[in-house]
Amino acid sequence: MPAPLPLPAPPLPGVDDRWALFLDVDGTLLDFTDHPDQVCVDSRLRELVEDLYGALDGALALVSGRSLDDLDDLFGHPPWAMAGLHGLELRGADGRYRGVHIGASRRSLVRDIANTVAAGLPGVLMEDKGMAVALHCRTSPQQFERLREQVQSVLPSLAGYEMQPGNMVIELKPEGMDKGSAVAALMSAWPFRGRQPVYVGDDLTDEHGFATANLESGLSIRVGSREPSLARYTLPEPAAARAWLFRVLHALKHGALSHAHSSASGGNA
Ligand SMILES: O=P(O)(O)OC[C@H]1O[C@H](O[C@H]2O[C@H](CO)[C@@H](O)[C@H](O)[C@H]2O)[C@H](O)[C@@H](O)[C@@H]1O
Repeated sequence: MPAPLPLPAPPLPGVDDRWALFLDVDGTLLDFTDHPDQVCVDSRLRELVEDLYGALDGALALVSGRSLDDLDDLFGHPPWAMAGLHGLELRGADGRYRGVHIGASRRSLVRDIANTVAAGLPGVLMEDKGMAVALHCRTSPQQFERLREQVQSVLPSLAGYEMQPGNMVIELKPEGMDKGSAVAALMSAWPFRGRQPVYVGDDLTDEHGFATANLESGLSIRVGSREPSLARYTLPEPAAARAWLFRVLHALKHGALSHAHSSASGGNA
């Protein structure tokens, strides 16, 4: 098969553009760490997202595999819209919550099964996210295929759940929602409605977000080099994504002049 054509760097918003920005968290805004609890949102990043939120009149959302509680802790209970657990939890720009509900006994069954899988695979870490669980192998990447097989083999005992592979992780989550559906749901309401979706993400789960952005004549931006991807633009790593977002903010605040300058100077950082 021929190698895929290299993707271009994303543009900046022009004066007449009305973007709605959808941002994945791990691997996009944040660099990966060995353990999910080791990440931290520094004040510069927090301010950047806050300023983008203001410059876009509120049309900004985080779209993550983390839970809303986790995102609230990381970002300090922000006012912007957020999709957690790949869209299973959704908090709109008006602060209203919509989410899937899974009862305590089901959650505990999923947790028990995931713990058993992790116990049989040295180096695999179980992250309990409530109605979903993540089985991480970042410190033991050689376990990934065995982990995938093990999770596949327990799926029949978990009706209504599906397997979601990601970057050094296999998740077990309730079926029926993904990041693309979350973006579509947010786009149907104020302040997103009528704007152009711009989705930035790195992982397999973000492919759903890219598909929705592409369908709605938006921009799909892959962070990293994972292939294949539906994304039409790329940025090499989270640092480049953050640098591009600073330039987006500048363009939103200062309009066409900075856009022309940024296009002419090229690069992402
Ligand atoms: O959709 P995202 O915001 O990208 O969240 C996806 C998963 O991110 C976290 O795991 C990933 O980041 C960890 C910290 O860097 C890393 O240790 C792990 O290997 C990555 O898979 C989070 O822990 C998961 O719950 C999210 O689903």
